[in-house]
Amino acid sequence: MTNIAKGLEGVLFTESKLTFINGTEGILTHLGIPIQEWAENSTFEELSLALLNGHLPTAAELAAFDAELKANRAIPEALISVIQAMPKGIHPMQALRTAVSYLGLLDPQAEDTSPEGRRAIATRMIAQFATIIAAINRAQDGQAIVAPRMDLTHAGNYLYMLSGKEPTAEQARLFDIALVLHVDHGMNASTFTAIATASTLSDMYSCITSAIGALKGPLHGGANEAVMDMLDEVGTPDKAEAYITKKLDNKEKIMGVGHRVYKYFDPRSRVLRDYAEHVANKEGKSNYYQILETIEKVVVDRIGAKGIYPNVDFYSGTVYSDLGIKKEFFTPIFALARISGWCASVIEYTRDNRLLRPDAVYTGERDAKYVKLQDRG
Ligand SMILES: CC(=O)SCCNC(=O)CCNC(=O)[C@H](O)C(C)(C)COP(=O)(O)OP(=O)(O)OC[C@H]1O[C@@H](n2cnc3c(N)ncnc32)[C@H](O)[C@@H]1OP(=O)(O)O
Ligand SMILES: O=C([O-])CC(=O)C(=O)O
Repeated sequence: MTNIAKGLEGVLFTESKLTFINGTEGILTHLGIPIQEWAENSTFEELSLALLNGHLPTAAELAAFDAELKANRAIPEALISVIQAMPKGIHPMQALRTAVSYLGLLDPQAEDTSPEGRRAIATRMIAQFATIIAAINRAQDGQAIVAPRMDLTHAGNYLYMLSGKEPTAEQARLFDIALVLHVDHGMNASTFTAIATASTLSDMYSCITSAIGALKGPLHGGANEAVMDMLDEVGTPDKAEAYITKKLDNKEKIMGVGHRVYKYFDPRSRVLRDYAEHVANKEGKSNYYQILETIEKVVVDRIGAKGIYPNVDFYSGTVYSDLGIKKEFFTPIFALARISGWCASVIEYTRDNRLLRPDAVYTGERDAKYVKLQDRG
């Protein structure tokens, strides 16, 4: 019997120095440093640069990268017009996919697939994703687009462009930590998609556009929005246990739990749970956090033995909600962070490129005859 690695589970197709995951113990490291340390000490800008460079940056390297990101925050007027002309009511991930593809049309360097070209485009895209997503949010709400500020951090500037108001230092830092937690995660579906596109020697915009499409699905990045839908459906904490018990009895999937690699708590979900609790405690516990606590308990009791535990998407939405981010934008926010991981992975892979081309076991007919259309029954 031929062995098929359905879902490519456990298949090793490349080497990488960026991210290590031990799914049974719930360990995640970037460049060997635990995710908890990155979350506590670092910033989105620093982790992005560290992954692009493959080492912890010096202060001078980080300052230069920060200045480069700031200098590239603005997006072309032509793209703003496209974002404003998009139909109302579309999903922001559809809008993001189109906007990034369009951005590629406006970049004279778009087709440069040299390592230096890919790197320059990566830096611009990392800077511009925040501006694009904030612009999509404002345009969809019928509001004027807010130009980026150059004196704020990447995270702080995003929140500023969203509301037109400068966030507090605590809000900016909380959002920064959420971004840090989402920057990279090994060979997840969207990174793999970006790499698969890159392996044909296609351009950065094509790689990232295809990655956005992969992240959008509810089994991957789209799960964070689906968790919020579930919380809204549950309504109040007293209904959570019965709701989730019924779903599990009916063998329905619970969003925000389960993972292809983690068979224990996703360490990012532990960091986010602490922040979700912190946020909920500010003005008395929010309903959302209490509902999630109950769902987590029932899931771990009932199906923890199958390796089903909360993943990164489980608690992130409650943190985002508190920052004034609407649930339709939770997955775009994921992309806002993951753009760095996608770019770093594409750059790493294409340094020693090999076309990705797996195979399937053919189970269809053999030696069949072509029957002319008019002779078919
Ligand atoms: C950022 C990210 O992408 S993190 C993941 C985000 N996705 C989600 O939160 C969506 C919900 N989760 C899922 O759909 C899955 O757990 C996935 C797709 C993430 C991973 O799934 P897989 O690795 O394919 O696991 P698989 O489907 O083989 O599940 C193994 C067992 O756990 C069960 N299971 C897996 N996930 C869940 C879930 N979310 N709820 C209930 N049961 C689950 C399966 O039914 C299966 O049970 P069985 O052995 O009795 O048939
Ligand atoms: O690694 C995965 O399969 C999904 C995930 O958690 C991520 O992309 O952050």
